Amino acid sequence: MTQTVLGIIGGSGLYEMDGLQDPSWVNVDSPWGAPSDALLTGRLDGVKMVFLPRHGRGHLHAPTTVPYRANIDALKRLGVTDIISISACGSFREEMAPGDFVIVDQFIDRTFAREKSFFGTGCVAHVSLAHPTCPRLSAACATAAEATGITLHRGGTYLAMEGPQFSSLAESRLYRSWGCDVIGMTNMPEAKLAREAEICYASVAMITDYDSWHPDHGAVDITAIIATLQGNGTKARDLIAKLPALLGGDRAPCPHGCDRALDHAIMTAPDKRDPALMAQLEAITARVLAKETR
Ligand SMILES: CSC[C@H]1O[C@H](OP(=O)(O)O)[C@H](O)[C@@H]1O
Ligand SMILES: Nc1ncnc2[nH]cnc12
Repeated sequence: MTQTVLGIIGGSGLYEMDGLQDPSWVNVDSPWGAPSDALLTGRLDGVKMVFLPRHGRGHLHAPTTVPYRANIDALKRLGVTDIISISACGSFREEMAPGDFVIVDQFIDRTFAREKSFFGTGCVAHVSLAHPTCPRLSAACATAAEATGITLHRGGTYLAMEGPQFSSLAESRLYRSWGCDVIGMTNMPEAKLAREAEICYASVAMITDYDSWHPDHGAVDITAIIATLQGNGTKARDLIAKLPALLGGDRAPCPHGCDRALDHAIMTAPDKRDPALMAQLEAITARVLAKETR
């Protein structure tokens, strides 16, 4: 049995986390560059927690320039087993209203200007992303949200756009016609990288607006988004506070295999692997490479 280390990636409007025991901001060196910020470590109800503000304190990083690989690698280096991503998003559904939360379970990745994998020339790997979020962790988030009185939608498809501009009306209508439920700018490649890093990932999306398709709401308005975000931030903190009791400190292996995603995924023959890339991959591949040499 391993110990749960819960990682929280705080999105727009969530830059700090109160209530941790023994809180400490730590700088983590990653071979993938500097993470978005220092990481806040501590304990909540006996469970180890690590918090990282996705855009950095003060909202420094744009969706395109968030250092996604460094962030996931830094969380891995701190022993994080489970990541809860908290994000603001727009809605494509009348019944998914601003103020509601969605436990996202699928993604359509329309981002195009980001590094999306730890792997590449010199060490090629292919992980499954059919189910990009962890059902066990997502269920815990749903239970926590419902216990907090949040209006919750279990399951939803998140369209990840490049941004930073919001969608045109034509794009918004197109994504609706594709069956998407919500839209944001950051969950990809974050979810892909968490899977490569063998960390369970759940996405809690907080609806701030109706994107631009809605005839009664018109263009996305950042002022209205920020107002909704302020209320959502309090709800998100209440949800997070319930998670340690639901997850517990002792962690059974993921029944869905998120923590073993690299088993059989690496294609490159050991003697063809690039030593420099393998050194960079040290934290990500430690578990699976230890098995390879046994
Ligand atoms: C503040 S509106 C646009 C901004 O908010 C979302 O950020 P995050 O996903 O980190 O909560 C969205 O993806 C955009 O980056
Ligand atoms: N409508 C929207 N589109 C993209 N990202 C968002 N984040 C919050 N609302 C959004």
